[in-house]
Amino acid sequence: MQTLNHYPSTIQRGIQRQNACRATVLLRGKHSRCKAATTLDAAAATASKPVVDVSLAPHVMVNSCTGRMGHSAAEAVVRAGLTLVPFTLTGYSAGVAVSNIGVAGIPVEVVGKERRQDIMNRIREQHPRLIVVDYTTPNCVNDNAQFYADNGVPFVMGTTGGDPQKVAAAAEAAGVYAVVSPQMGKQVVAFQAMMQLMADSFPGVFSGYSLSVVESHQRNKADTSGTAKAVVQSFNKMGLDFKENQIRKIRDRVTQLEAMAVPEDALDGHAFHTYTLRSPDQSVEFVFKHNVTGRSIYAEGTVDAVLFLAKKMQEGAQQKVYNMIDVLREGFLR
Ligand SMILES: NC(=O)C1=CN([C@@H]2O[C@H](COP(=O)(O)OP(=O)(O)OC[C@H]3O[C@@H](n4cnc5c(N)ncnc54)[C@H](OP(=O)(O)O)[C@@H]3O)[C@@H](O)[C@H]2O)C=CC1
Ligand SMILES: O=C(O)C1=N[C@H](C(=O)O)C[C@H](O)C1
Repeated sequence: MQTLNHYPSTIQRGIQRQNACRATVLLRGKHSRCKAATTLDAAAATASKPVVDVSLAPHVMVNSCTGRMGHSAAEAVVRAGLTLVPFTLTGYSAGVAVSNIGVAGIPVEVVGKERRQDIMNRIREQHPRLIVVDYTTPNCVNDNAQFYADNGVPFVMGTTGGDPQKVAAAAEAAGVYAVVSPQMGKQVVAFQAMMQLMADSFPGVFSGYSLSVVESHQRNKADTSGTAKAVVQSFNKMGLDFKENQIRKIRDRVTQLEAMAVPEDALDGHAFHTYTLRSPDQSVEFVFKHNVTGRSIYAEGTVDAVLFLAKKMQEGAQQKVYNMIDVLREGFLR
């Protein structure tokens, strides 16, 4: 019999999580089922904001539940009382990956690329109100976006890296509804929007200033922070001349603990960003900072994005592709 060590590390994490999830379900017993069934109604009743018709609630496929962010987002989907489609894509081929992973006690079948079209055909038949959420890797983000677009499936793209313009263009060309955003944490998105507003209102206001951008993330984050890249675009409109490759990327544990003050238990999941602006004579300094530990802020924002898309689909909105600032502006904040 194969031991856990024979599986790739992300699959091992998934199996471990599956066991943890089972334990949670056993502990919660009846209450967890009640909560799942009623959360959406409760959200609709308490919120004074637009909420989708519950009878038309979307069914959500999350790719990939084997990853850290995908798993967290899938759990948030279940917590919100939405239907989680019991399939998830993986970068591995059949025979290497385990066949199932658990999300909040729901068995989710892991699907390699060779089967993805067959499974997608089945899912579309069984879940006509399908919305896909993607948290995968920079090297497959464009291929995945094209796959969803080719299948006419609306999607929320949280994956960073790759070419985000092409992601949006794929959805646009296929006429598929999509939210594309490197940042799903609503409060961080509000900060991002504030920087955009400042740039639009006061272009060139920081001319002559210098900028330093430092971002720290868990060791195996492959790309430079997509959020930092987006914020840098606003600073450049404010008069700076800062290149993406000047963003300082911290991935080593010692610097994270000692220089960035990342809590030890957040080394595997954190996003610390600091933007420092200094006047030419060094007499003025601005520091903007957003430090996040864990992933719940993004997972909950993802559900907001899903509900927002569902609403746009119900309305038959003309605009197809959105970002998280659009979601915030329409008040989709549960
Ligand atoms: N927008 C936002 O707010 C946020 C965005 N992110 C972004 O989300 C992405 C994922 O981050 P994170 O979860 O930490 O990374 P992980 O490495 O934990 O997960 C990535 C997952 O992608 C899967 N994967 C790889 N290739 C494919 C493929 N071809 N098809 C389907 N799945 C595939 C891998 O599964 P397997 O190993 O089985 O192949 C892996 O489990 C990153 O780009 C990150 O920047 C993260 C947090 C917030
Ligand atoms: O990989 C992450 O963790 C994160 N990725 C996003 C990014 O690249 O900006 C958002 C957040 O920083 C967490």
